[in-house]
Amino acid sequence: MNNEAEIIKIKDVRAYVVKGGGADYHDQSPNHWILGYIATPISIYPEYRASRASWGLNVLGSLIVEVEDSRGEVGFGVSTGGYPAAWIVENHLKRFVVGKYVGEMEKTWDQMFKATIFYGRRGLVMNAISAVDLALWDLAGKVRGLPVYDLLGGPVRDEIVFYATGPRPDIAKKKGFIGGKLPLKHGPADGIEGLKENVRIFKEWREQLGDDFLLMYDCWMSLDLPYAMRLVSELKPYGLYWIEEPFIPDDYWSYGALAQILPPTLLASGEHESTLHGFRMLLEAGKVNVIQPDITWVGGITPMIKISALAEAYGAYVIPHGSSVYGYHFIITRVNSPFAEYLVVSPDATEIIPQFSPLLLNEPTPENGRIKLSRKPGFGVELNRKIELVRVK
Ligand SMILES: C[C@H](O)[C@H](O)[C@@H](O)[C@@H](O)C(=O)O
Ligand SMILES: [Mg+2]
Repeated sequence: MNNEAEIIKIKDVRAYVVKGGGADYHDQSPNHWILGYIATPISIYPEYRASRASWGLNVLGSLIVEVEDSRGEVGFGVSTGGYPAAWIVENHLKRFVVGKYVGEMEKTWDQMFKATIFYGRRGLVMNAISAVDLALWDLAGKVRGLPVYDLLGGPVRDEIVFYATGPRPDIAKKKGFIGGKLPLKHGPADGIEGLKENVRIFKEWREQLGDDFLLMYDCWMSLDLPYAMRLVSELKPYGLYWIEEPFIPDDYWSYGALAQILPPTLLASGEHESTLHGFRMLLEAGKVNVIQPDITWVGGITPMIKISALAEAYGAYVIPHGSSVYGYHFIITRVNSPFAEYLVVSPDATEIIPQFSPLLLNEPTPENGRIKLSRKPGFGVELNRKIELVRVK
């Protein structure tokens, strides 16, 4: 080891929880559009149909992990997962990080993953691993004085272009986005009337926005195969660019069956998927064309390198879900990630504000539908210390 950066060791790991938006962008007040009438798997129960807050989509809160090296330099990463994920970081994952040298991400990730398989692989545990991994990449960039995208091989394009997710694609178009993804309102329990209404909404937006604007539907795991087949057939004449996450993540076979009737509409999924093997299933059995790992949920940057290479071999795009700066630093380095998602997090979807607002300072936000990344070290953002970070032990 002849490089000073390689012998700097990590001396501490700290986990915090924040409520009220941030990495857990579903943690909003109940009148926010993202918690409104949107189809979900639990919409089959009428009492949980009108509001996603009613069944607890906003309960978790954001997780923040700081890693500090022996010279006092601090890197941080974020995820959802709130208190239970913070507990896992403090009481289980920390031991695999303290004492490692700065830059030892692959080994640390492998140890964290293998030590948690007996209760992990997905969900909260992957949230916890993600925040630690992102903190380690942030620290490695800061110690070397480089943006994370340089650690990943450097940019393949000068700027990132975006589509916007939310109920106001008209505003997205005016603000320079290349497309808009609508949340699907009705699921199978709303019957044929609901299906017709889904089609009417899409058709009206297509007529208003013109043919060259990408328009997608996000089904958030809420459909069954017959409904999805009918919905897609009815929407194809209106230029449905992709249909997203029609089924629950484990139902790779319904994905594969739907894929048979889709072209030229693309099949997108993966925001609730994790592990290299999970994505292999989605690509191989599910025949998905666009995979959407969330970098703050899938385990951070370290597994993304393998997942993205796998997708490239299947001819699939990698358009990460949400992910803010963590997505931007990754996307700019990959040929098969031609654009990015921006999730509209202003309450009525009319304003373009930072995706993880109010958690980060200097979080880049699309202007004219684009972002050019700075050369600040690490992920180039700081924690907003004006909001209350609750330390968990
Ligand atoms: C709007 C969607 O229902 C989700 O809330 C969002 O997280 C998502 O699935 C997305 O793709 O952005
Ligand atoms: Mg989605």
